[in-house]
Amino acid sequence: MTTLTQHARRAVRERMSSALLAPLPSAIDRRLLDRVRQAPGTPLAAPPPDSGLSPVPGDQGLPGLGRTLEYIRFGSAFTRARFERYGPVSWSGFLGEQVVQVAGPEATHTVLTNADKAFSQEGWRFLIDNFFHRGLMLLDFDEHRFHRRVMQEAFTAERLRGYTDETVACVRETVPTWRQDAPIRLYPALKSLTLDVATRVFMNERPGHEAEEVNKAFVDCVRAASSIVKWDVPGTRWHAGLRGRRVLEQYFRANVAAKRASGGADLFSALCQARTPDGETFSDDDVVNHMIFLMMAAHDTSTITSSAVAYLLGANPQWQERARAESLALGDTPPDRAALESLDTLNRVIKESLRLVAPVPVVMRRTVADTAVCGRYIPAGQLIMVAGAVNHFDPSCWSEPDTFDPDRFAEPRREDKTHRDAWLPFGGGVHKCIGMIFGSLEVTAIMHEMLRAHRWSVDPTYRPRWDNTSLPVPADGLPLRLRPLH
Ligand code: HEM
Repeated sequence: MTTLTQHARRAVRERMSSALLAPLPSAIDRRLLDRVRQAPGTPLAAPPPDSGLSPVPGDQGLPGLGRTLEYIRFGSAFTRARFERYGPVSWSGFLGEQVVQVAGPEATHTVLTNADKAFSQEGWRFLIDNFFHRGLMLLDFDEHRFHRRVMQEAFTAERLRGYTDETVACVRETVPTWRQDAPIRLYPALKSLTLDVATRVFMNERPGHEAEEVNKAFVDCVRAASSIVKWDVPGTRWHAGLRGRRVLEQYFRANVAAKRASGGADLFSALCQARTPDGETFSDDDVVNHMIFLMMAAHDTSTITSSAVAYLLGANPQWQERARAESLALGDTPPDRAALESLDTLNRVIKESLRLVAPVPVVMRRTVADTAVCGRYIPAGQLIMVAGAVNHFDPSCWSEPDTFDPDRFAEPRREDKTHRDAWLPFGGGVHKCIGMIFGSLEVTAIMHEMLRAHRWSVDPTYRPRWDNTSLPVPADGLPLRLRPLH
């Protein structure tokens, strides 16, 4: 019965998502985006007299919903269209509020460096605090600095070596077993793999009843965080997410004492043992909150990146062969961090993929004081969306920005160095991703094993459609046909 209900709910959800993302002739999509480019602009808030500042231009879109549906359908194509229409700072209706979009290298730099401390993480708390309460990304200013300093102790070179070895072992057990006799949906396969990696590397758990319970609770939290219906009513995603959060809290709290005593090499133990040179440590509550957030931060982002890299290698077989040659040349020894980082072609492909399909295309803030960006006045209390992925297509930084061209990251071209904020997949400023190195190593390890075990291609006419309801995921699960190497 439960399974039937679950199937029915999933079908409704998938149908809603399919309705919003239904493939339409490209001329219609172009026309929908042109409507964004041609919207009549109105000012957001009047700047103080004599300030020399201009108001933020923009438009509401639909009453209430604003431009939420266009964002879900078009993602970065939508934020780029806003940038073309209004420039680096603009506003629109979004999830029942007005949001100011900040895009382009200069404007994103102002917000991310946050010199006047006007931008807080309240923009994230507004969206996900119920499920990821007091995760590092949701903390602000002095408190954030303290927690970041302690957490850094769980990401030292020595710690990363242990996480990488475990990741490689887990990936090597799974990737070669993917079937080659029928098409597979790669995205769910990768999601299950990165969840296994997180369970093993972060908690040193092996598959079993408890690991399954934790994984389910965690998936419920992630789903709930992108739920449009925010009512705690049985049967809703929100309700399941709140239950999931309680299960995760109980699990981590029940294990924290044993982890403190264990001296283990997993991330959970590392957070328990973390101590700065000044003797600062995490409380049990801190460890619980950070673990729940870290699982989310690490899991979805790596899955999306691996999916996008697999698609791009499938669509560009010459690059797949080039990357494979380097992977095969490494031999059968499980690669360590240095070996993974020596795979030049694959690493460039991953960087190019992070540019074209940024897994975190926007980061959220809220102003805590009146401020200005690029001469536009923004009042206190304003929700802000920093659309870093727009920078990834800025023609002043990148040649032919819509073309897949991994060598743009090679010397002497290094187009990513044309501006400090040209390439922002991991964000910038004090909240820049703390898992950047581990996340990159995990994706490299997955793709390395895929290249060693399988050859794949995608139909030349196939274009993945990305569902931007939360982070961008392939709406059709990314169907692929894996074949043997020989
Ligand atoms: C390809 C993989 C990843 C991408 C693209 C990515 C992207 C990002 C971005 C854009 C931010 C900045 C958020 C902001 O400014 O508000 C961020 C923050 C963060 N990420 Fe990642 N991430 C990835 C993997 C990981 C992994 C593997 C971990 C943990 C093991 C992780 C942990 C975090 C944490 C804790 C923060 C908050 C940092 C802070 O506020 O100081 N991420 N990530």
